[in-house]
Amino acid sequence: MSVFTPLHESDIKEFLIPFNVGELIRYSGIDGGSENTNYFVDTRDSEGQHHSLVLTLVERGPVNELPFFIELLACLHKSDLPVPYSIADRTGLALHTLKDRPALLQPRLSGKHPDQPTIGQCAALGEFLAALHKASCTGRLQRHNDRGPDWVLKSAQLMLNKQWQDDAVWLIPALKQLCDWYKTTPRLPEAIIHGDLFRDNAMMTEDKVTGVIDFYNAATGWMLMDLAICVNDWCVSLPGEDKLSLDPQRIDALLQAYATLRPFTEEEKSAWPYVLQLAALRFWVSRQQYASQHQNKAGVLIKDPDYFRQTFMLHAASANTNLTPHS
Ligand SMILES: Nc1ncnc2c1ncn2[C@@H]1O[C@H](COP(=O)(O)OP(=O)(O)OP(=O)(O)O)[C@@H](O)[C@H]1O
Ligand SMILES: N[C@@H](CCO)C(=O)O
Repeated sequence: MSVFTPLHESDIKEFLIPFNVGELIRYSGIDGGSENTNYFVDTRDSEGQHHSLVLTLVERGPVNELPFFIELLACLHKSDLPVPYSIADRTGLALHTLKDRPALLQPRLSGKHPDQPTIGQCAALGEFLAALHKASCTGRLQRHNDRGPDWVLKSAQLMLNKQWQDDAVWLIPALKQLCDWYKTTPRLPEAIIHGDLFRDNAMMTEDKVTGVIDFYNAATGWMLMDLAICVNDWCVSLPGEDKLSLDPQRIDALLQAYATLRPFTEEEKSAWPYVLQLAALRFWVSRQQYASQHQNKAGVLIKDPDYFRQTFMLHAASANTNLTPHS
């Protein structure tokens, strides 16, 4: 479900008045997505130009921090990255209100979510991530990462004491090993990271990234964490393969393409096996929390926590993985 606040034609027409996008031609609610209300909106201006747009009502999430996200996306757009920047109205205002909710108008990005990513698509993702991390805006914008390693390790410990007791035998030593590594205070280079770049937040046309959406987890963090999050979703076994496994070819393509633009430091190379674990644990925790909070609620898409339990177990078991990033 992704229309939490239904809109009528007259609501959208009125909303569009201050913008330079012309008249409404058609609109439709977007299926998929679980946080916000999204509508595709098509308009035509007085010169006959067609505009394909997305209207978002922000329903939950870090509403008070919208100015940060608007500024970040404006800056990434200036760096030529295909992101849903907020279109400003004739007075320069990007953040509007509709039905008592913050409302944003963005360009509709082309392409499809890559369900079964190819090696070429993983390489394109690597290039996109490097460009994102190197974009000049990430030097001046900062945001605290409330899903960073401290939160992950603390929350995992709480989960272990409650819902994850059945996993205690292997989980206790695995968490201890990870905590011991984290106590060495690894100094990994930081930037503004996306933090949630799963396949359903990317759009591609063949081997080209044509859009990356949903920046609401973007924050200051280890750049390596973005790579690990992507590896855990983009470079694993495809549907039909019953056992979870990593695909070294897709991982290699992603990491090599990234490192061509931003070579890894020596500390990043040795941290990689642990960051892969942290990235898996981060989503095991957040999916488990979401599943517990939304148990038996109709219309809520619960993503499977067990996928990340298995991913974490796989990484913990091969902590001396040879999937070291290339320089
Ligand atoms: N700017 C855009 N261009 C094209 N399609 C978009 C755009 N924004 C959103 N979409 C489509 O709408 C769907 C839902 O959007 P989104 O993922 O942002 O929903 P959400 O409810 O805010 O977040 P989520 O469920 O991922 O937490 C996306 O999967 C995508 O297909
Ligand atoms: N991408 C996340 C959900 C949104 O943060 C997940 O798959 O668990």
